[in-house]
Amino acid sequence: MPRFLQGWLGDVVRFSQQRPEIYKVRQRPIYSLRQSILHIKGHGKNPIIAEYKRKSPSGFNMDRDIIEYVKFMESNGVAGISVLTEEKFFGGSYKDLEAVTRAVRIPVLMKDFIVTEKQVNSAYSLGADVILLIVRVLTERELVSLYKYAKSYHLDVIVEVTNEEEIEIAVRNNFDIIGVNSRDLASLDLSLEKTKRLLKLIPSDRLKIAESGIRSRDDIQQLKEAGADAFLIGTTLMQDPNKIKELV
Ligand SMILES: O=C(O)c1ccccc1NCC(=O)[C@H](O)[C@H](O)COP(=O)(O)O
Repeated sequence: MPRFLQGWLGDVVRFSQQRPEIYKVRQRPIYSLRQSILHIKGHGKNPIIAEYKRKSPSGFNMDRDIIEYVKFMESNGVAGISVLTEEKFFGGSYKDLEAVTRAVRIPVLMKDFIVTEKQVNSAYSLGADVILLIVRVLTERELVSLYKYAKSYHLDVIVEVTNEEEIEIAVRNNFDIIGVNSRDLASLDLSLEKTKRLLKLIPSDRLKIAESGIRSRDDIQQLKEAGADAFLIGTTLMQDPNKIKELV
């Protein structure tokens, strides 16, 4: 059983536990997010993961052609694409994920609240290359088990943290890609300052991704100075896709 959670987080976990599994033969190779980030970084560019999201609990709501958006991001040199697949609160779907994995040849993250192996099976079958595991919603035992399960498919795993205690869990279990989310999942408060402080606590042998609330090249520069290797950006790019040209 995942951690006991109240409010919308409790609902999202219960809903995720009931998500039906997708049985399909995977149609594409696995594209490594780790390699993509290191390659782009090595060329002096900013590794950006461009997110497609339709709506969110903090009031975001946008209808944009998904294929046009992800192909545009791919042609502008992003390190990967993130697709929200959670249905109830984010209006996402497995259909969106499959459409994206068929359209691009760069790493694709299935961004969801993963609490079961069935969801990992679906991610793999639908062509995702990366999954997200959120420390806030899983017990340490579940986290380790799902991490190993995803790795058995050779998927990359971003382990998401929002505070010092969660960083300790991620570090002591040797998780290799750690995402620091600037948005508190319960209060929905955003703080890049907190993320800068937390990034500095993560050892430099881990790949560090700064997530949420990134609006400008200056934000990226500050997060980079705090140790971030890559940047997950949704709202800013959904509102103005052309902005990617000044952010990469
Ligand atoms: O986007 C939200 O409002 C949100 C609320 C609660 C939990 C998660 C949420 N979003 C998922 C994400 O992690 C972000 O979509 C992603 O990091 C991009 O953030 P942003 O650039 O601020 O859209």
